[in-house]
Amino acid sequence: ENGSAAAIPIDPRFDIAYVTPVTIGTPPQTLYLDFDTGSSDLWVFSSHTPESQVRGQRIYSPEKSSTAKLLAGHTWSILYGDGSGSLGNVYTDNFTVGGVTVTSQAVQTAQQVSYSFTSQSEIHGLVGLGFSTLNTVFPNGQLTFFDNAKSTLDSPVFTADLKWKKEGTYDFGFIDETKYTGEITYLPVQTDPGYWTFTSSGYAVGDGAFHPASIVGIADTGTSLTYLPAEVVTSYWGQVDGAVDSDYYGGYVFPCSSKLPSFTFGVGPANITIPASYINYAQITEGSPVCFGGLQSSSWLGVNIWGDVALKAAFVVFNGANPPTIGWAKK
Ligand SMILES: Cc1c(C=O)c(-c2nnc3c4c(C[n+]5cc6c(C)n(C)c(C)c6c(Cl)n5)n(C)c(C)c4cnn23)c(C)n1C
Repeated sequence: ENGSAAAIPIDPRFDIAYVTPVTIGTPPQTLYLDFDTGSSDLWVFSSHTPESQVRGQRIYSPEKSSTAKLLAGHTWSILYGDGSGSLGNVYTDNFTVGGVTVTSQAVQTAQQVSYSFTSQSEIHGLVGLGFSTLNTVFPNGQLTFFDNAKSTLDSPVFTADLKWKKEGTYDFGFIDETKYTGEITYLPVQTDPGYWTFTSSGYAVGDGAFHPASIVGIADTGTSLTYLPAEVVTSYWGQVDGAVDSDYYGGYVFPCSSKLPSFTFGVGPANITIPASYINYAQITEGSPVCFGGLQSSSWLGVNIWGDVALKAAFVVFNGANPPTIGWAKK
């Protein structure tokens, strides 16, 4: 059974994150979750989350679901790249997104969430779409929704069609030809340690020359920006008057009035161009003449991350066949 679900920006002003409606349990409880190819835990705000840590989020109450079963003796604890985190217990229950149902999905209920989750009322939890090897449940790791659903899908794939300041879609089990132009270029995926890791073939700034390079990075729908090697981002921001890599603001900032070039990255023999508008990420604060860049340096991260700023410029196929591959197309 294939499916399709909306990827809704949580903030109309700039693309912080995207949430997707799901239902859990019997009778179905609807929550809006952040689908994240950069992690592999499915966790939700729940009736186990202290009230002091819940601020407007919808919660999953397993005690109100006739199909919920406690996974006794199992716990989880996860830390994300921005320092946020959560931990708790585990139930199995019916989980449906876009018409695709998994009847015994591990649903990780939060007993603790960090303040950045408490402060973001539109995100009621995450659905990890990375490889199940990254799942943090102890003592037995659990399978992701995609790994559980795969065998019921026409094809073991899901696609991401994220959009700039607009609602996009995640499709499960099929590739919608109307969502892209030209051909899809498939690249090999390195599944160790569990991210959708691929190698980009280089980059160009604006209409400048293409620089062949091997940039190993992860495709991460859960990360807002895009983090690339220092020589790449220095070459990009060097083309922008007044752009500086600011310790104070924690990254490249530039005068909001500056004209930005586009950024092109290679995918095999093809390429994807990120429009300049996507890289003008946001004003530092409402009304500020200082803007924060959507392309930042990965030098202190140890990994290159193709986050939403890059992903929303493409139609991306996450192919869970054996071996897995990742497909990129213009749109
Ligand atoms: C190595 C890494 C990341 C790896 O992933 C990363 C990052 N980038 N966006 C997100 C994340 C998001 C998306 N996200 C980004 C947000 C930003 C930029 N702002 C201002 C707010 C309020 C955000 C919210 Cl609520 N949510 N979420 C929901 C989670 C759990 C994230 C974890 N990390 N993360 C950063 C900032 N860094 C350095």
